Amino acid sequence: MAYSAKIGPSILSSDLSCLGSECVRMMACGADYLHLDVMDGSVFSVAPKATTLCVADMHMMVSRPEQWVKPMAAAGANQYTFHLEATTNPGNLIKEIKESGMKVGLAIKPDTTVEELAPWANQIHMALVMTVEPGFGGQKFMEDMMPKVRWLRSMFPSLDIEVDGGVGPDTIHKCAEAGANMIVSGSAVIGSDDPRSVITLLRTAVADAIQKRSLDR
Ligand SMILES: O=C(CO)[C@H](O)[C@H](O)COP(=O)(O)O
Ligand SMILES: [Fe+2]
Repeated sequence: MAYSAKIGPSILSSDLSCLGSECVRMMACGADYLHLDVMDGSVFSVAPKATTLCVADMHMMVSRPEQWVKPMAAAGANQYTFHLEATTNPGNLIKEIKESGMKVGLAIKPDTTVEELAPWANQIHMALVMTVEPGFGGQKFMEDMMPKVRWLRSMFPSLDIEVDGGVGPDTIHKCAEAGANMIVSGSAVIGSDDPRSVITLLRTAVADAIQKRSLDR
């Protein structure tokens, strides 16, 4: 089993006026990577100091995601996650991202079926199943997205599968059981008095589910 439990705090929920130090704080609390949300109209620059210290997963909730590939690579991003709904040529964009030296993440919104993502699954590093409508942090987790995760895990046993939106201590077990291994958590981690403990709890839930799945095989 090639995948492992990874926890990526969503920096969208932090104080954006001190983005760099928030990134450093989350890494010091045990984050495996940082999930940086980028939206049309509120694109923020990746703090160079932070990206030298961490793995940066850029969640590009933008129209024409093609236009940001080179700038994000130059800013030090490690993974470029775009929305299937935002492009007419996913194959070309996947190629461009790889040529820029970044890993490829492919995201689907709640109304997009997982069958639409499937043709690209063998060309990408990670599939992101949105568990809220993209837009802002602090929304309610959509449990009805879990069949998508379960289906992807059964079809692509080695793929990194990420969930994003409303994930925290109350919802992690559903994500972990369904087969997600990359966990984005914004308000539950950043808003906690003890982010380290929340990160550890989330990682343990996912690691336990991975172990159980390997024993069941
Ligand atoms: O992509 C996002 C919103 O569109 C964010 O990553 C997400 O909302 C994380 O925040 P929270 O865990 O509070 O839901
Ligand atoms: Fe996100």
